[in-house]
Amino acid sequence: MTDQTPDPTPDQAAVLDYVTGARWFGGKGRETRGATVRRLGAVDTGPDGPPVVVEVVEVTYADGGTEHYQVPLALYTDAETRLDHAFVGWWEDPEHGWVHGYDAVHDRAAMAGWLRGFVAAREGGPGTGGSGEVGGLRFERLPGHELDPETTASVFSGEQSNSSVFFGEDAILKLFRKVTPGPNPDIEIHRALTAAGSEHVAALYGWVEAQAPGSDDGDVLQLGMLQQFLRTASDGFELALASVRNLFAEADLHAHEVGGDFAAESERLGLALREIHTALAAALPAGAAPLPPAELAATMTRRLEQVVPAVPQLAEHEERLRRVFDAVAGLDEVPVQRVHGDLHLGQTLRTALGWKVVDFEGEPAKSLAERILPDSPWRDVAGMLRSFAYAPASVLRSHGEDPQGATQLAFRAAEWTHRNQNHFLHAYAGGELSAADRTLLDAYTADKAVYECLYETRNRPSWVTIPLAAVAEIGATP
Ligand SMILES: Nc1ncnc2c1ncn2[C@@H]1O[C@H](COP(=O)(O)OP(=O)(O)O)[C@@H](O)[C@H]1O
Ligand SMILES: O=P(O)(O)O[C@H]1O[C@H](CO)[C@@H](O[C@H]2O[C@H](CO)[C@@H](O)[C@H](O)[C@H]2O)[C@H](O)[C@H]1O
Repeated sequence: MTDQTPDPTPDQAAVLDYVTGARWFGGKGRETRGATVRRLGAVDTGPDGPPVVVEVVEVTYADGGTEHYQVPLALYTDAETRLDHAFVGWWEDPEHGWVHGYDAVHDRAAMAGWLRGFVAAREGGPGTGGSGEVGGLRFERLPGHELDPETTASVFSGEQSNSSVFFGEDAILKLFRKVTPGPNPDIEIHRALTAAGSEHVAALYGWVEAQAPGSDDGDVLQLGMLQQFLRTASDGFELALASVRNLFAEADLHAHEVGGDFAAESERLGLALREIHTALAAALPAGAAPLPPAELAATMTRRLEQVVPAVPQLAEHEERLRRVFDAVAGLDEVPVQRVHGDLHLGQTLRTALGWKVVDFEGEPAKSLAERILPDSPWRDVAGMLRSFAYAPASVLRSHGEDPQGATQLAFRAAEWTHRNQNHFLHAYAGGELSAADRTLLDAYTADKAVYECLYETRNRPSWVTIPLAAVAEIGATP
């Protein structure tokens, strides 16, 4: 095929199957009614690449709601067996009849088109930024970094909420899957922190966007974000797991006595988060009044009430959780600013130059409007505290042990958790917490555990014992 912009009629049922079966599908647990596929644009892959189109799939739910997912497709007349795992469905092409549609993210020849788009989006010589329109997509590029046009694309194999592709060791492109008109917070925050010179994020290089289908008032869908590839990065959650395994291998030693002690890293993470929050408050002034505490308490309670029917094991803990949220209502105002919103160890990367934080999109299940709302920085702190509990709990799982068990291993897991939580928190706060801050932090931690109960039930049901164990302890002791 040579035509770069075919206009095929997609096989809607097959697309719905593909989208709902993907790890990045956010509507798990909701009954779907159907899918409508709309064309956003086409990507120019050059003379040797396949035709590539970018579709947005509107998923309709039985509850009346809709969501939109980005599905870029590489179209081939003949079957490409190397892409069998990424087959989405048949597309009818006016010129070639029925062709095979594959998720383009898995096809390096297709992804080369995005790199071409960014490379071309330059106004002047090396290091300049600019923008370029190709096939209905707009590529925006910030000045500073000169992209390497010779790199090849490879897909990130981790199970994620979006899809990431590396261009050699030069840049990483994250294609957002669930898309909503309006500014994407990951791009907005990376842009602000890059401009502020933050040492704790990967620099933003550019983004790609398109006009939202059916919108004539200029609504834009931000589709992807190009940023610095952190070559020396190790995943924070993996590093924490290694530290826990190291502790478990030394039966007679305490956490502070083993070589793999993580406390110094937890401390650095606390300092990094404090710097990120300070930079965010300055770069993106929230312009919002402090949150009325009663409203915050009500929001947390409402989430609990929504989660209990989906996670019935939570019901026995409901009263205690409500009390933790009610305590917030008695506070004075709650200062807010832009925050990460879904921080955990898996969103931190340890590089040779220190800790970096990724993925500023907020909780994947929330609407865009909710995800960009200013919030208390304690939400991010709470996310990290929960993660310091998750790491040993998941190692216990792999030993076949219950996170709530009373074994020696479970005792040592708790010791690891408390040690790292304390070092992180102390570094973040720079001292003791006031009673009001402690009340808020406890509530955010409980709220995060409730969220995790739902997240695990929908995505990794056998992991739900981890947040349930946490919930069982919250508010249980004075
Ligand atoms: N700039 C980067 N350099 C290297 N690896 C990265 C970079 N950004 C993210 N990653 C890796 O890709 C993974 C997915 O990124 P993330 O932004 O969390 O995507 P998602 O929204 O799909 O969860 C991260 O856990 C990390 O391992
Ligand atoms: O990284 P995402 O934005 O996709 O975040 C979602 O998935 C996370 C799991 O990958 C989930 O995090 C939970 O599990 C982690 C271990 O795998 C643990 O470190 C976190 O503390 C725990 O919350 C996250 O909640 C979810 O939004």
